[in-house]
Amino acid sequence: MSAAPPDNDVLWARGIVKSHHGTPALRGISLGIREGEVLAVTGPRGSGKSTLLGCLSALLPVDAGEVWFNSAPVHTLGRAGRERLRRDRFGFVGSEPHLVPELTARENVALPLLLAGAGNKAAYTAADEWLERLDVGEIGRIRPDRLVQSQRQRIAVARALAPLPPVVFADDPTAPLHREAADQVLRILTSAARSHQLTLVLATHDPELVRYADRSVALVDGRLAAPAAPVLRHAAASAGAAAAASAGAVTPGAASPGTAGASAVSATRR
Ligand SMILES: Nc1ncnc2c1ncn2[C@@H]1O[C@H](COP(=O)(O)OP(=O)(O)OP(=O)(O)O)[C@@H](O)[C@H]1O
Repeated sequence: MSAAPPDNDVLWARGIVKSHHGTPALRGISLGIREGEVLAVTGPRGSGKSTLLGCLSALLPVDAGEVWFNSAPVHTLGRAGRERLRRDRFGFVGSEPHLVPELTARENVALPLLLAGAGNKAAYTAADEWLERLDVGEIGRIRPDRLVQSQRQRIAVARALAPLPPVVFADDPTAPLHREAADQVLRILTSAARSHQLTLVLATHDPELVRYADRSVALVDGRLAAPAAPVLRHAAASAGAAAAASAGAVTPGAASPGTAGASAVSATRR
């Protein structure tokens, strides 16, 4: 096929089809996401939200259809090209934090910056700033196993935002959080995205969280159920984290950065 994607769409998909071991998960999804947009992808469990984020974020190859990022094809990339794209351009927050257990909170947040070549001082300063913004500044020197779930999830959000990737994918990032913590984390995530012109693709099965997005699309059984509808921005979204600092390129469902990451940090640990 086909026509080139519109210039102002940072991500553009056309006719994506994807199955998992013969089970259809996406049955022809076409979608454009504008630069700096906060898009919510909603739908019941099993409707295909994670699979869609996986295809858009180059974690999963599509079976058919096209995915473009910044007017460059993603669907034609091999595994190495997709990994490079995810590492260099995308941040990810999942419903599980996938932190490196051997590292402290600040080391986990600094890790993607260090791996991308940032100096120690810049990486740890950014890590401390992001933990502060997420209201967990005091846990910087504590390891994940001594923290509660909501603290661990905030570390994961800080890690995703710290390198300021052009696109952040958040797959049910508030699933482990109670309502108040979920609202706070989403306010920070969306206001940080807006203040840094990051594009945020947020999958959620919680219709209440759609209010944090600029627009939402609904999935039902692997298809788009309704045309994208504008939604009101949450009033508090523009308050909160008018943050500054960096981003995280940890991929969905991927193992934590693991021992390579741990040794990268321990080599630079201060
Ligand atoms: N690794 C897998 N192996 C087999 N089937 C899978 C796999 N991952 C997803 N599926 C199936 O694909 C369909 C879409 O799943 P997906 O996880 O994308 O939906 P979802 O909307 O994100 O669900 P949830 O809200 O529960 O995360 C479902 O039928 C699911 O059972």
